Amino acid sequence: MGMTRTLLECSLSDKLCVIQEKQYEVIIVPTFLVTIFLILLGVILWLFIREQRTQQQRPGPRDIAPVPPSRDLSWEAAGHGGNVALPLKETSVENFLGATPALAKLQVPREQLSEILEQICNGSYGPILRANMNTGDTSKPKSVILKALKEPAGLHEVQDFLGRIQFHQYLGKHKNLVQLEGCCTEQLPLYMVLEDVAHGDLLNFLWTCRRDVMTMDGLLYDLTEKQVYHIGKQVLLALEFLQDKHLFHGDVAARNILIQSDLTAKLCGLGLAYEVYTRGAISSTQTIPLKWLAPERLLLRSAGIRADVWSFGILLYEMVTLGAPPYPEVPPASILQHLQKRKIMKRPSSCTRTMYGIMKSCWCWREAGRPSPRELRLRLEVAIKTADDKAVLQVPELVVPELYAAVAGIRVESLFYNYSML
Ligand SMILES: Nc1ncnc2c1ncn2[C@@H]1O[C@H](COP(=O)(O)OP(=O)(O)OP(=O)(O)O)[C@@H](O)[C@H]1O
Repeated sequence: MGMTRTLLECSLSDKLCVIQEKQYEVIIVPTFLVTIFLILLGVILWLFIREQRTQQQRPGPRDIAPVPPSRDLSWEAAGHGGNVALPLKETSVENFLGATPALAKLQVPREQLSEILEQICNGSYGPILRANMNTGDTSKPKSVILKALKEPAGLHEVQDFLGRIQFHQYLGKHKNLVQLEGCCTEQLPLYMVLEDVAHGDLLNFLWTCRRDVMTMDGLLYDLTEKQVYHIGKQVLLALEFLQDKHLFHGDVAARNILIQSDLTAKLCGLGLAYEVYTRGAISSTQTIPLKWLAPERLLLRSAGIRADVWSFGILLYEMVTLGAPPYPEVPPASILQHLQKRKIMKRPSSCTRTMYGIMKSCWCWREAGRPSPRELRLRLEVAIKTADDKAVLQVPELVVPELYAAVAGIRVESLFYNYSML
């Protein structure tokens, strides 16, 4: 022990002297340890803050849904594709448009978009239009879909719109997702150019199957159990693709599936998947019809791909009933209370027990109790082998879209229907 002793004020005649002992270790060692501890703490804190910052700035996807759906981060804080988040005040829309080199390769010269053929509907960002695009061969213009950004648009809306185009680019190609063809974003008006899935959405297809229509433009308006599985399987492939990218769709429903004449199904309405991509969660449920949502979404808890699996069960119900609104006897606003009583939809008369078994597995209250998209697809692949390919599904009652919208809890304007015009 390093101890020093000091004799304090003693004379030779003193019998008793005060000796001061200095134990340096008692002072130095703890001080040293505390200093080391503080330095280590500082380093750990610094590393933690640095990691947080890099996570916020990373442009790619993050693990889904760690935050509740109501959490709302600012667009800039979320990184949002990395290179398009500019401070609002420092730039005008025009300057900003010139500063998005990430989209340069996707630009379609405006003069190639020869004529607007029709407005399909009003999408979440603005009008959705069908147009002809010149491909070089003037005798064969190609029909495309233009999603336009409504004007006037603020910088935030422009940023968001460009971010969505980049998101499509990031997703890349998948047979069962609507394909991005390009964009026109170097000046206003802004367009996202998508492949045209000409037969429109599955809900309209299902409604038309109720009618006496046989075929239209090569599409046969008859649906068998086997075809229900066939369409379902394609939707699940699209969900698996999103899941591989740590995303989920958020609004799986017949109205968000487009159909080609060979019954190829393509998932559209990727607006919420984009929110998951940028924010890690869906920020609100206000515009999403409640009857398709899993309990955790209705309870505003964090959600993931298994919430899509719940909605997939509702989609099977939609297909097998040829587009009936889910839970017809339950008002949309009461759906949560209904589910909290552990009530699910009864088996529709047109639905086999096998298919109802699959639906019920999707409607397990606990997320972990539901199958993954892949497990579900494998079940569908087994079921398809013995499914009926002859009996055509039939529902005699025709749909009144306004009534449907009220029962389903959907804004009627958001339903694109050419159904009533047939
Ligand atoms: N590529 C397409 N081909 C044919 N019709 C399409 C296409 N894309 C969209 N539509 C039509 O427009 C409707 C709305 O599309 P979609 O849900 O993708 O747009 P949105 O309202 O902008 O949604 P989101 O913000 O979720 O992307 C579809 O139901 C469909 O009728």
